[in-house]
Amino acid sequence: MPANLEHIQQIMAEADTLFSTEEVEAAIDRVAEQINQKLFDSNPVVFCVMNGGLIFSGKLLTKLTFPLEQSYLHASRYRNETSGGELFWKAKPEVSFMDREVLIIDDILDEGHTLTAIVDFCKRAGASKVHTAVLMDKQHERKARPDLKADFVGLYCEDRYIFGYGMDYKGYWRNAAGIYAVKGM
Ligand SMILES: O=P(O)(O)OC[C@H]1O[C@H](OP(=O)(O)OP(=O)(O)O)[C@H](O)[C@@H]1O
Ligand SMILES: Nc1nc2[nH]cnc2c(=O)[nH]1
Repeated sequence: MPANLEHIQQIMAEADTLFSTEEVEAAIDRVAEQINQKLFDSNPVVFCVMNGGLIFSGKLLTKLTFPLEQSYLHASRYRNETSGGELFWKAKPEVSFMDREVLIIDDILDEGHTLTAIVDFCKRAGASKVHTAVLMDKQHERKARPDLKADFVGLYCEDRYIFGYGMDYKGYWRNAAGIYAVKGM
């Protein structure tokens, strides 16, 4: 086995489980219920933020019971690293935002620079309202703004580097069916 994959296997073997599959699925159900109540008559465009938002978006979308359009965008400031840098657009949205309500779905609100930049972009592009949903909100004092919050939050986690349910460790383990924290990080 290549040395890199041994390291990736070791990360999983030594990781701490923060939330089980059942706990994450229950959180997704709760978020879906809240979104169904709030956005049922808003005809929104729902954007998955790739790559991390893929699994949360996919699971959440099947539980939304009202008409919506779905698309994706790809902005990253981590690029498979474990600490963030400048925001880099890999794919800008193709759907028109003009006078539309928008729901942005991402995996994690950490410092919040990514979500803030995406929300600003949507507003500048003419969205009438921008809603945000994240699976995880990481608890610490380093938010891009002190009052920064997503409108819909699945679970709150401690200030550690986490992976699973779309979130990666060096590009791996987005497929892990639970939320895990890297040992020592
Ligand atoms: O709140 P922040 O500190 O800005 O971090 C959160 C962002 O970081 C991750 O994306 P990443 O740039 O790693 O890209 P990925 O989705 O392809 O993993 C995650 O998916 C969020 O979009
Ligand atoms: N996978 C992953 N991506 C992140 N982006 C910002 N914080 C995190 C984190 O804890 N895990």
